[in-house]
Amino acid sequence: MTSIQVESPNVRYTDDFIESQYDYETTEVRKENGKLVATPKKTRYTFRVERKVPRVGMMLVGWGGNNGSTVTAATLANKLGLSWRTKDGTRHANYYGSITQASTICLGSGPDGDIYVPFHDLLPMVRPDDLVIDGWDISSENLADSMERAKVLDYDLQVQLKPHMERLRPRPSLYYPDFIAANQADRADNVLPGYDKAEHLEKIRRDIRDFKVTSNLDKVIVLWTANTERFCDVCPGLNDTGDNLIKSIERGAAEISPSTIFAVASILEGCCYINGSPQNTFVPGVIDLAERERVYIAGDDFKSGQTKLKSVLVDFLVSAGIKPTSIVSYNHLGNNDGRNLSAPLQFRSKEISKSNVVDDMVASNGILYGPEEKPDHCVVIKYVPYVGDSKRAMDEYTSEIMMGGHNTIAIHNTCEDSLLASPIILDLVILAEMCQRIQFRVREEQEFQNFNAVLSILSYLCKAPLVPRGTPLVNALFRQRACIENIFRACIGLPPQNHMMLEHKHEKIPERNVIKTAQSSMVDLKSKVMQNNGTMAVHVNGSSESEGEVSN
Ligand SMILES: NC(=O)c1ccc[n+]([C@@H]2O[C@H](COP(=O)([O-])OP(=O)(O)OC[C@H]3O[C@@H](n4cnc5c(N)ncnc54)[C@H](O)[C@@H]3O)[C@@H](O)[C@H]2O)c1
Ligand SMILES: O=P([O-])([O-])O[C@@H]1[C@@H](O)[C@H](O)[C@@H](O)[C@H](O)[C@@H]1O
Repeated sequence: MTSIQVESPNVRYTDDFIESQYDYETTEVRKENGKLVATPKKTRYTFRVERKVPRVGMMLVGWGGNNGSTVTAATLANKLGLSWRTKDGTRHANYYGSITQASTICLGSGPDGDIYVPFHDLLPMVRPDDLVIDGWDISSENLADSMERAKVLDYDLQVQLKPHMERLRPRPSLYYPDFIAANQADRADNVLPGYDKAEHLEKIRRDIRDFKVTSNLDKVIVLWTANTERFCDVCPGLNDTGDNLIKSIERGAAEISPSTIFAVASILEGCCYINGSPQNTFVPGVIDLAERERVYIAGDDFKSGQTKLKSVLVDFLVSAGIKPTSIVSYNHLGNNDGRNLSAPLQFRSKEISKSNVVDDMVASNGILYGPEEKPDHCVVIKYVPYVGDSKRAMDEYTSEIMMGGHNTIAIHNTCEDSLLASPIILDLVILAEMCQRIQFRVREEQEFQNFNAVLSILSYLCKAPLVPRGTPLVNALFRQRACIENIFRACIGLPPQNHMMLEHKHEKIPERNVIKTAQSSMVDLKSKVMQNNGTMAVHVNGSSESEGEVSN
């Protein structure tokens, strides 16, 4: 754990809060007489972060699935510090694939060069090992049997985890067959009786309250990692407002899906709700309810593999002035997710969320693309039982390059799908909970406010990010990551990373900016961190006029 102390007149630490005065600098552009007028703007924000890390419960809908059982197994294995034998040698539990647990950020730089710290040390975040996990599934299998059914984790690890997992059992859930593939019926032996949707809503609410009390939790976050549902109709009077949605549930309207009922139950219990699947859970009525109750919602559809790569590749090509003209994304997999997606309506939900990811990047370059012009974009998903959770993704990107040339990039990407999704589930919950402890006020406002109920800061983790009405939708992966990092940096009074490195571009580079060779500086740095037991003080002169002098 690297303890970071920011020394600045703009940052104040109390026992309960970190408070920072932050100048948010933007550029306002207006069109005037056929030209663009750009005006730099500076807006003073005051951020306040609660320092106490609460005891958090994570309730998974679809707990017995590949993702649900795998993320539970992974947190247990890390908590217990497990290692296991494989044919390739001994493996140790880790959280690779999680930006909060396995990525770093550049805190700043000094005589020894850039200093990188773990992402989770930027603000006081929940540790995944400390999450208390519960959930629901229409399948009654305990979590050890679910882990075995998933065929994701090595057998020697499963043997060690079995005694801990077999006592975990999913709560009975809602099963409305019309919303998921008919091939899921054979696992639906753990369902709430009848079709009284109002009673189902109340039962889910009771489950949440029960979990919170029996596990002595400060808060619960609910996350959907159950099967992909078909899209539901959005109709005036049905689900267009919070009140109409509640009334529709009370009268048992057929078009209200299980995922929407879970979302309503979570919101009414004051719990953040996250949608890891592509269906349109967040009908306008859910958003209206979340805004009214000031409860966070986030989604849709974990951005884990093929689409995550697409949101990097297309960003690279378009920002390099290269014109993608054809993108074909094929994949096959053999897990139960793939089985559910083999049904047309469920595939359609996934096809939509996988297809829209390029729109903002294409729209950003009017040199390459005309007003309505887009690359051909085809998404194919096939179910091949033999390969199980080991998803095979094959992509072909064809682009136009200079003077009539073409560039074709072909990619083959194989992975255990659930081992890509599990760290994303943890990041979604950890970052959503962190956002619940951040408030801010703008300029002279007296009252602190929350983020908007639609937590768009989590876009990095979603294929089809949900954003507040009328706000920009960003899919480019590194812009999304920088958004999280720079907002968290602002919370401790640090400027955003701008990568200018001007201090190293002077005609005469000042001696203090000369960085020792990488080799020696890394050795020094490690020894320095060891000497300080992992503690580094960061001294930042707060006034923007004074020269930024950083010393560790
Ligand atoms: N890499 C990934 O694995 C990845 C990436 C993005 C999105 N997703 C989405 O995450 C979801 C889960 O993926 P998975 O591989 O774990 O699938 P899975 O089929 O293994 O697990 C889904 C679980 O949900 C249960 N379920 C279905 N309807 C339910 C209901 N109404 N209430 C409670 N439980 C219910 C099923 O019994 C099953 O155990 C899918 O929607 C998938 O599209 C997965
Ligand atoms: O995240 P990603 O790799 O682009 O998309 C994946 C799909 O390719 C896969 O078929 C599906 O089963 C997963 O749920 C996931 O949505």
